[in-house]
Amino acid sequence: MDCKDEASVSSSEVNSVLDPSACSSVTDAPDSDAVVLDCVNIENSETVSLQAPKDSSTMRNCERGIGQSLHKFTFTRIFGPDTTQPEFFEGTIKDLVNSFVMGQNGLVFTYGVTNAGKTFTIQGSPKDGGILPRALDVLFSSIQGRRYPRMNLKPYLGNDVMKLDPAQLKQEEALKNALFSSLKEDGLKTSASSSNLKPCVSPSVNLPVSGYGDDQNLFQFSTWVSFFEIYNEYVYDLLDPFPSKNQKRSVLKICDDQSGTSYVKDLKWFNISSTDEACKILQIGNKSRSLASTRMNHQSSRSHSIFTVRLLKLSSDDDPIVHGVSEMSLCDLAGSERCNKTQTVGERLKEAGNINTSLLILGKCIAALKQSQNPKKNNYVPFRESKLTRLFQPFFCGRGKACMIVNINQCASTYDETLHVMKFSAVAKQVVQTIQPRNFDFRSTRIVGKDGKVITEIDANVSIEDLLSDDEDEEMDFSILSQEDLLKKIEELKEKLLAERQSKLILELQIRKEMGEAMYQQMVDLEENYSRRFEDLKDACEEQLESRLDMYKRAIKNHAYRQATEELDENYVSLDEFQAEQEKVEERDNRIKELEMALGRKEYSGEDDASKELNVMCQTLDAVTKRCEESNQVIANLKARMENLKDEMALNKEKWSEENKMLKQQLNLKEQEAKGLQNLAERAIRLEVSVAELQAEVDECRKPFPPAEALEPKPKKSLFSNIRNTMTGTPKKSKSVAPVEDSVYMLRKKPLLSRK
Ligand SMILES: Nc1ncnc2c1ncn2[C@@H]1O[C@H](COP(=O)(O)OP(=O)(O)OP(=O)(O)O)[C@@H](O)[C@H]1O
Repeated sequence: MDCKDEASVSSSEVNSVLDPSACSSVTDAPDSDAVVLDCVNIENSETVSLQAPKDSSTMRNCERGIGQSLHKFTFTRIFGPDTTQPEFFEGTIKDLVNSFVMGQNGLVFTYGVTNAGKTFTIQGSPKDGGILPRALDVLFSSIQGRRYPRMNLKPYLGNDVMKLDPAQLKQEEALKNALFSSLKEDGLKTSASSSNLKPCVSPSVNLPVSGYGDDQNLFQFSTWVSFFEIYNEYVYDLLDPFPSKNQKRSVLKICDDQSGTSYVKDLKWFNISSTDEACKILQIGNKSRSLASTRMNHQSSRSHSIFTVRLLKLSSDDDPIVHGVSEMSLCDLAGSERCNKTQTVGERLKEAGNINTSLLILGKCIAALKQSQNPKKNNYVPFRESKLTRLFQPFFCGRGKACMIVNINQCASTYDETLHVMKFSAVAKQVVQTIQPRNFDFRSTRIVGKDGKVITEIDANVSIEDLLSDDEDEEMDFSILSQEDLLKKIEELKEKLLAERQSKLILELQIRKEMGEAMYQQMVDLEENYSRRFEDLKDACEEQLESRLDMYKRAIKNHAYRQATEELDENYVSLDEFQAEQEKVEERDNRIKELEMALGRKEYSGEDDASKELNVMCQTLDAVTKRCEESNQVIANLKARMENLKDEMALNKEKWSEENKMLKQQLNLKEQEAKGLQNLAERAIRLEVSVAELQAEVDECRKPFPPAEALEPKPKKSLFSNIRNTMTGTPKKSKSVAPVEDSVYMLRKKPLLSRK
């Protein structure tokens, strides 16, 4: 622990100290199958790393991709397994003890899995005391010579002091004697008396040197201790005489005083004058503590035990007045454990459940305190959900310093719990209280008399009436009120209860409605979301299936096609080939028949002749086979040639058909041309005829009229008439004369026709 100098730090904080002491040095631990592995590595005085062992659930989660296998944590200070008790005390709570002596409140609690060494850290062994006997040693060394010798001023309620009358004083002394005599009866030895402790108080911390200014000699101190446990969420006084078999231990209540400070009502306080006496009381209390043998620890603390020291600061008069009360509590928390791992059943299971619940609430409070440092967040801290946190509340809310000691062991078998503890403490370390811790002046201490009525009150503003009007003090100690006040209070409370119930009912209804609506909305959203996802998934599947189906179809088609072509290639034989082959086979059969017949004829001749004949036959057969092969070869060649020829033919056929087409076209053209020419020729003939007629007419006109016979003209044979004769076979006389205009037109057209 690094108990920081609070003068220089404007806030108190939960100091965390790591003490991985237990497992490596445990020799009598019942968990004999625990394996010490190198899963805890102290990197330096503030950092420790945890490597998840193979079989831990952290490692299994890590392999599934959840979380990490290596975790690092920082603490105010880390102590290794070789640390001695004095070193640990010096390095941790010594400063807190000094502050306590000077009037500040302090809380130290040890946290860790079962069997991690929490009790050992606080109490130590008979020969080597833990932090508690050492703290008391520092206290008594500090107030040496200024101890108030009487015990008539006794702690009362949360912060007050009761002045005992002589009868009460006698009773007090008797109680103390009875307590110590019970120790003698049991023959118990003190576990860690001051005589066993090595000196741990340096002269510098003695009270007169610091803290009380120049008037320190004017004060004297009275020291009181109490020891109680919280077992299954019940508070028991460990200094109560242990009841006989049939009797039950009386359960104590936790109440709040007028300042809202929780305290254990009817808790027994014993005045002590030395560390030795304190250690005896510790021993007596331990006897009543709920211990049990578990699989992990044969003396496992099944409860949270709290040893408290109250220091009354008194004036140095004979009839002193109280200047203040400071309190230091050392809490040994029950070990957190996993029930299935520790094979806890029955009563142990119930205890474990309660232990884990209260530790869980402690964790929740610490987490909420951390959150409340952020002003935007809800700062509700569930202190009232467990007895333990109710009692810790003042220390977390500025009534003093809190120091957490985290004990771990290096057993791989408890790795997961150890990791949980480390995570918890990592959160606790971040808690910084903004309320300044106060010393003796924090709240005025009142001295009350036998009946609980105030005798001296330093702060006159606070009275019982104020107490009654304080709505928040619902769990105040009503036993200090008069009967009349009590009745009044009961009536008030009844009314308050009724109103509260009504408002809670309305609130509950409202919350239920809101929750219902929110859940309905959530379900609708979920349904929508799922149906959308379902549709998407369906579409995607369908697409995938279709594409796969297509692929398979194509593959099957290709395969079938390939197979068919292969088969066709293998088995195809043309008709010609087939016929040729058949002829050959027939030929061969005939030949064989002939040979057989020849063989039959030769059978009568001698053996030599037969073998000769056989040889000849064999040769013939060989020759035939050879010929067959050759003919096969020829056939194959022919087949190939035929194929080539077929291809060529197909090509030629195509070519020919093209040419044929072109020729036909040309023929058509020529025919058209011939037709045109024929038309022309016909027209030319007609023209020539008409020219001839005209010529004849002209000639006729030039001559004097001869006798009719003499004037008869001889028919002229021209080129046109020859053509006409050849083409038509008969000369034709045109009777009509074409107009000149028309003939010109035709002549003009001729070149066009000839061009065509
Ligand atoms: N540093 C240490 N050196 C030697 N022995 C130790 C050390 N720490 C613990 N032990 C021994 O280990 C055993 C278990 O320790 P302890 O009872 O203190 O554990 P615990 O954390 O209080 O367990 P639980 O939560 O179950 O009560 C005890 O026998 C104790 O003496």
